[in-house]
Amino acid sequence: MAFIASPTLMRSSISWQNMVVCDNSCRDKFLFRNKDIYKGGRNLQNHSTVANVASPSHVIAPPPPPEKLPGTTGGKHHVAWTSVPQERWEGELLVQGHIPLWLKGTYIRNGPGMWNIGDYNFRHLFDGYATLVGLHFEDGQLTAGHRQIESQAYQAAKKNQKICYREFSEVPKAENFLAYVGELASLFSGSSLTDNANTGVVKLGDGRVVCLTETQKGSIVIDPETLETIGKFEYSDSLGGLIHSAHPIVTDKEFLTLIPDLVKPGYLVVRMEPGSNERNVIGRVDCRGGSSPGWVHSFPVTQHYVIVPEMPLRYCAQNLLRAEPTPLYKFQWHPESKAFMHVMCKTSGKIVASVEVPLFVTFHFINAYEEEDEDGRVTAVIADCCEHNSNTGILDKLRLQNLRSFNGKDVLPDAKVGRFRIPLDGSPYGTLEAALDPNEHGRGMDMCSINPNYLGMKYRYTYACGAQRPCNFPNTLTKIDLELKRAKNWYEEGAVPSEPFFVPRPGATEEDDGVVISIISEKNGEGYALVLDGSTFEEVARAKFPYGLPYGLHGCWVPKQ
Ligand SMILES: CC(=O)/C=C/C=C(C)/C=C/C1=C(C)CCCC1(C)C
Ligand SMILES: CC(/C=C/C=O)=C\C=C\C=O
Ligand SMILES: [Fe+2]
Repeated sequence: MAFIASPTLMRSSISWQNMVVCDNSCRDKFLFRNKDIYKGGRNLQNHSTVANVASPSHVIAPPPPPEKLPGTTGGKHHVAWTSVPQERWEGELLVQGHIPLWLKGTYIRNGPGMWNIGDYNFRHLFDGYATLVGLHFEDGQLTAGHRQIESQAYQAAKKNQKICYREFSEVPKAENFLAYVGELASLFSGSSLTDNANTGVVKLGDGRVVCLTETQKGSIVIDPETLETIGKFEYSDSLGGLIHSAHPIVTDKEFLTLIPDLVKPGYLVVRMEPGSNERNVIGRVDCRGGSSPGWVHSFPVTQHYVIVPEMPLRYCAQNLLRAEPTPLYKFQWHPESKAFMHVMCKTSGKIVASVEVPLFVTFHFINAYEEEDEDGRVTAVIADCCEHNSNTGILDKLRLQNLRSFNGKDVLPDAKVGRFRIPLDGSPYGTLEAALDPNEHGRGMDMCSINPNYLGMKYRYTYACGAQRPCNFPNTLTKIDLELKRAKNWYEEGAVPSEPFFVPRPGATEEDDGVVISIISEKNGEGYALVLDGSTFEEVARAKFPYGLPYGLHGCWVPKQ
């Protein structure tokens, strides 16, 4: 075995003697695949293959590759769309290149990484049970781990070997009509909704780390060191509502989010202080179109305003009740209801602008800022998003069957950096245009990040996933210069990179002085953590995982004090 002597590696060599996970053939295969890169690790509580659960200090071998595991997809699909093979793992990775010494802390990525329960396979990317990946950086070294979030939904599914709560597209089977009536009642009370917090993760100003999704009950506190599930984040106010934006705006000073009102169509804009679990209402926006609010997966803010998007892809009461997924899941496209952008003053809750804008489809706003004239008067708000050319087809493209069946055909719909200009002079209309030629990033655009110190301010750079065509999913990392209207792209054949997450260098004065972290799932079933220089967008380091990880969505940075 090509292990280098180090305390971690000594533990690893013990691990092979204690291995209870797989037969010799897969062990040999694993050793062969990883001997140069992987340093060591702990397989903790393998849910599907380890009979005797390992105690956290007990070191056993990494799991077999996915094709050996029951309930996984037999290794036929790209590892990005293959359920994670075990519940927990942690270990040190061998770093190729140089991780900057200033990078001290933990990058945590959340996402739906387990798409089956027993033999039942989920249908949509967004249905999977939440899988966390942690990358601890210190002194140029990297320790990694992953772990499932122990939501009620996940625990119930494991226990009963079936889906027990309503996920994004999956609905538990009603055994009979009475059960169905009970289902309807429980939908209205929210008890049947999932708490599978599989979308994002944020560090609150008080240090608590919370995983989130679109349901309010899917707010789950985790330990950033161990990725352990600590418990539900209970909102202590009585604002009610069952859903909220999956992407609150979180800074050291506040937590801002939107709560859609499905009964009297509108949105509550709410704020929570660090150290508190109580949200307070800043104000309310009434919808201007349609009989239900538009989907608000995310929203942007400027220094003084909260921007509330009203997208014509609206929540749909009938679709919420359906047992089988509809083409647009819980939503419906209402072009006749038009699209609007509302601007609310953060302190007074007053609406300072509400304009009609061209139809749009977005999951993710990138940033927003206030535009000033020569005299320093604010004349407009600029809000940027990853815009899917007002085509809802992207939701269908994220079905697992589509993601798993890439055959060389270019099927990823075009997307752009959509730039809204919202005038503050009382004009009734705003504009929406591409901020740069979308060909710069291959006409793919999603999963964006910015330098967090530029939140709500005029900014120049965004990092995102773009496209090198043909493809069926964003397959590049792109650094976009919104001033020069140029993009620089990172690409490796067959790789599926996750959201490029920007971490600024402490003390930096340049906006792009920092690193970009992404996790790559490779065509050959393997995977690695990637660190790019934020300025040059060149690779500075990579570190291979013992096995490829599934795709994940959003991350956060927890600096080490
Ligand atoms: C992963 C991601 O980006 C989105 C996840 C969305 C979810 C889990 C949405 C769940 C919902 C329900 C279970 C019922 C109510 C509507 C809605 C919020 C879409
Ligand atoms: C992964 C994704 C869209 C990719 C399209 O190009 C959207 C994810 C949304 C949820 O966080
Ligand atoms: Fe998202």
